[in-house]
Amino acid sequence: MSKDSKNTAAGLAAAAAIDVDEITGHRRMRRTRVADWSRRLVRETRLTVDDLIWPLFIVPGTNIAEPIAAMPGVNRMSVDRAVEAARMAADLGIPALATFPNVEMDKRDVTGSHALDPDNLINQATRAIKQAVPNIGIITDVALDPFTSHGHDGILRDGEIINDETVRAIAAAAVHQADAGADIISPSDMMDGRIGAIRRALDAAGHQNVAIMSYATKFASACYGPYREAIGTSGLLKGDKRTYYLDPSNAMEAIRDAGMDVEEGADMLMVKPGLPYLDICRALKDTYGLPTFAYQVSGEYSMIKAGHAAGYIDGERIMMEKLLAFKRAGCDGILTYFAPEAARLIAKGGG
Ligand SMILES: NCc1[nH]cc(CCC(=O)O)c1CC(=O)O
Repeated sequence: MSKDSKNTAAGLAAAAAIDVDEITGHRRMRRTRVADWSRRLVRETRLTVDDLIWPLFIVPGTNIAEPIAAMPGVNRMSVDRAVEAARMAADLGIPALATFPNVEMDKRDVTGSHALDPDNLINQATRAIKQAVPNIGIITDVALDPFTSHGHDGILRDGEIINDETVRAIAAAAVHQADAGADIISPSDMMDGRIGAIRRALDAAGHQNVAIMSYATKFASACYGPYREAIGTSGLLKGDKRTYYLDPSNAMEAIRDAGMDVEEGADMLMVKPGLPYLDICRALKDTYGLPTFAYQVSGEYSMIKAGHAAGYIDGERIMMEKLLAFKRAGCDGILTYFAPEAARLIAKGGG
């Protein structure tokens, strides 16, 4: 018998004689997993309809619901159709909507001045939805990118995004959005000082009860592509947003950046994109204890849809698993294009 086979024989004898209780000390993790009832009993995290925020894309016109090629199942809707969608969302129990406009190209300019029009598309949508469906929360994005001719979130001069001028424009746009009835203002531009500026402007306008959900940590990500198609900025954008969005490499910087937003008066924090940044979700929740949200962005949505359509994955189960992961990572809710689909599944007892 060679030495190797002698060792093998000893290993096999040891394997046959193993006393697992001696290893685990009679502790068995599987005891609570034995049945559905016991798994339910020890479940730590649950996804409920209260966790869902539904982003809507608004276009000018009436009776329009046009598919977005890069986001199967998602439509751009005219205000009247968005009102119907809001009613459906409220009936499903979804607490809030987040609105994003796709405005006509001739309304876009270098400074994004149409963002400051009290009657622009986003403000029209807010008024109409508030009037028809008063009990659903409305979260408005105040970045300039839907209104700029270059697709950047700020005022662009000599190839540079001008921080302070952008902050003043965003604060003014936020006042108009609150006047129109927005409940939560959500700046997604990552300029420095914008939270404090928006808070001051809102308070001066008598909007003390309008909250701010900061896109506190928004990363320069490749996951936003389908969204840019949805709001019509993909063909406009030159260069990238790395001079103002966070570097995906930096977690400590993200925590410091969110800290400034907390000091400046943010009521809620958001992490964007979602799943690749669960570490940031957990860090912000543990560090600041504020209501914390994740934005499962367009690219994350479309990847699941595409994988499902190709037959590679079970899209529905993956949707629920990923939404649950945000809760486990400490999030209080998720902005997700899946909101109605997930709400229906939860209502049926699925998930
Ligand atoms: N203010 C920009 C903005 N607002 C919402 C998204 C992305 C949302 C998504 O991908 O679902 C972005 C990112 C961008 O275009 O750079």
